[in-house]
Amino acid sequence: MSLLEVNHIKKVYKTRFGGNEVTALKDVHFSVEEGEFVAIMGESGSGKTTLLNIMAALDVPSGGSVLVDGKDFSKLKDKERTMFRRENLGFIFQDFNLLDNFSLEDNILLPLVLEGKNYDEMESRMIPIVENLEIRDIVKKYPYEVSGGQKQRAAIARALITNPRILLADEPTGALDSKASTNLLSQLRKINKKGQTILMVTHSNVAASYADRVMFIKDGEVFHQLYKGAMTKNEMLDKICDSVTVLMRGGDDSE
Ligand SMILES: Nc1ncnc2c1ncn2[C@@H]1O[C@H](COP(=O)(O)OP(=O)(O)OP(=O)(O)O)[C@@H](O)[C@H]1O
Repeated sequence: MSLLEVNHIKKVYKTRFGGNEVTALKDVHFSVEEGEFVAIMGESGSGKTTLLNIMAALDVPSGGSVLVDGKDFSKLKDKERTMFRRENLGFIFQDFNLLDNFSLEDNILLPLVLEGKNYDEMESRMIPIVENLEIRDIVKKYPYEVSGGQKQRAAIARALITNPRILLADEPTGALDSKASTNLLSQLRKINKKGQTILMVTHSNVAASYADRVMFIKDGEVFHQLYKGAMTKNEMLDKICDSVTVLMRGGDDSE
């Protein structure tokens, strides 16, 4: 059984007052194994965020199902879905989503505070994570006192503190310069090598080249998948660039 199974997901947005319908996802079908690092790419409006929101249990599909460890959470009631999300999923967003009036440490520990854990347990869970992400020395600082890359690493630490089965990242390098992006992607790769399953939506070919598999979404469906296999990162990057070119030509690679 796969860790994540996305079964024939469809999403139709209905506008208010019965206006036009928008089919954001037509029939998206794929699975992810434990320990994989998957990048999701596609043009603006192709449905990436919609898909991520459905996998994150933040939105419900119009059809199909999402299974984590064989459990269909799209059928759960709101409260159970919130619990399921808290126990199984970690999130990283483009704009970090850290609370400005909290130190990095308080931001990182927040999910455990909400669970009512005691301080010693929270501290012992946090230390290896912040050491791994190389931010241990700055956890007492506030978000406005650190760089964008450091903020994003604190956001990763907060996502990992609950030990999620799957880490979902929406454009995690979108607000970073190229040096901070490279640093962050190396950190994600390192976490993945230790066994963390990661799904990352990105517009960046370079960011996607860090993944084991790149999935291209077009017209609400999985249009193409690339597997890294034995390829180097640069070889993978070349393949991604070729695929993006085909995608932008409308899927016709006959020339
Ligand atoms: N709440 C909504 N109501 C109606 N239509 C929506 C809503 N959210 C998204 N859409 C439409 O669904 C389609 C997919 O949007 P989505 O945001 O998932 O695309 P995306 O691939 O993430 O785009 P981007 O790369 O620009 O973030 C688009 O046509 C969008 O206009």
